[in-house]
Amino acid sequence: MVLKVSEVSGGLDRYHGEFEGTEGLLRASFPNFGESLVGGVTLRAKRSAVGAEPSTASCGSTLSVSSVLSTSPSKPSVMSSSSVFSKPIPILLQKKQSPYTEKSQFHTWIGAMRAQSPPLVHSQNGDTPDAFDLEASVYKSWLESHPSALTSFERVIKHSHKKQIVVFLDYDGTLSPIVEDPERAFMSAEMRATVKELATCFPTAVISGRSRPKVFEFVQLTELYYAGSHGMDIMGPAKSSDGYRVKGIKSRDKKGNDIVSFQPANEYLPLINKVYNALIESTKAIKGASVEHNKFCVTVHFRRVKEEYWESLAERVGCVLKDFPTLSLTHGRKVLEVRPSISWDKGKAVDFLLKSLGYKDTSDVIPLYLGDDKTDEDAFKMINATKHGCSILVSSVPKASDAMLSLQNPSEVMEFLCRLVQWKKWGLENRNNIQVDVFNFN
Ligand SMILES: O=P(O)(O)OC[C@H]1O[C@H](O[C@H]2O[C@H](CO)[C@@H](O)[C@H](O)[C@H]2O)[C@H](O)[C@@H](O)[C@@H]1O
Repeated sequence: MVLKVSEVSGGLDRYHGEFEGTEGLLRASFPNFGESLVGGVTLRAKRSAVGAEPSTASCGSTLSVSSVLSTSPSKPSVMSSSSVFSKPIPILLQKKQSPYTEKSQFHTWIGAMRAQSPPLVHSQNGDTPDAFDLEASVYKSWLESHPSALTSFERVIKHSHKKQIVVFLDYDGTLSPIVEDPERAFMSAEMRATVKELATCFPTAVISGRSRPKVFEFVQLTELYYAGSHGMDIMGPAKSSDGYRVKGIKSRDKKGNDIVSFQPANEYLPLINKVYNALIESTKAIKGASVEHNKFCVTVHFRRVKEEYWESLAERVGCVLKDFPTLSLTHGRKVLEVRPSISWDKGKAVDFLLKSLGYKDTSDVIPLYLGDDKTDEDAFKMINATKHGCSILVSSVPKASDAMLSLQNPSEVMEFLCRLVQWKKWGLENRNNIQVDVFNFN
């Protein structure tokens, strides 16, 4: 089966490409794509409709064949997985109608959630070795645009001479492995010890979708700065000595340090409590569904729900949201998240923390951000906009991402953080005035 795509519009970036494949697994490659693209798209024909992982870094939508119309503009027809096209055809996404009520919207959410947590293909799961090889080769080509931060360590520290490295860490999927039960997403003692040591070398912050107290309960390190609720609940240092006035409420921590707390969505608290209760009520009939109160946002978990009920669960979330026009919906790894419609995200939280640390001029600082999920993309963009920062996606499968580099899983994250600590300690003893970019740690 061959499907050549000459143009995609309607929410997706425009691109050219060619889908090819057999019944089990289809593959798309986009030779004309730039560096930031994943270098391959995997389509799975085994699902009810053929789903595609988003193929471009900036594309938030999922190209799902069931929700795509193939048009000659005058003669639209719905494409099916058995369609065969041998010459380029323009395709157009179905027009979105009222959000939160349209079936296609639920498919989009579900497709986007799947794309955030694509399954690994293992030959022992019944897939053919060919499928396994194909997956491996797609990952290999993806690595070309998101090289491993371990093998590119030199690139990370290249510009750090006389500059301050600041480390930002996401929690779930970055410091702790993804697990079925969100209450049991513990980080290992080794990871905790590594992060503790890291914080003695560099200012270190955890930026999580969880509520701040919850993420602190997991991490248990007082030496870090924390931003919970996707950055909407920040507790950081207040170093206004350089003249920059940090927003937020100033106070002192137990050690007598000046701290600042900032909660840009404070007035939404009553509404968030209300939507939490409504979501609990409306989703309780769906086996495996759970709702997590993350203080300034609410997470609906799909991970323990059978896929055949995902649409129904998404519909219920959509129904609840109709009554809350000032809240909006985002998606992550098998979760839908309801949050205030304010212009604040993990990227803005990173910027806030850098400023409150006294780095209003980003040329003095090398911010590193490690994260695995959709909401980390805002932080990646922010980091990329700084001159020498480094954005690192944690993923063992190809994903559309703005991150510059990648690490496969929390174990590699730990290895990378250890490497940073070693490099810092080695440097303190030996570096003196030697130019740092001559060292290669690989
Ligand atoms: O920003 P993060 O720290 O990555 O938080 C994002 C969400 O993480 C958690 O959910 C994810 O991890 C769970 C435990 O491994 C997993 O069961 C779930 O499927 C993942 O999406 C957390 O429970 C959410 O509240 C956070 O928003």
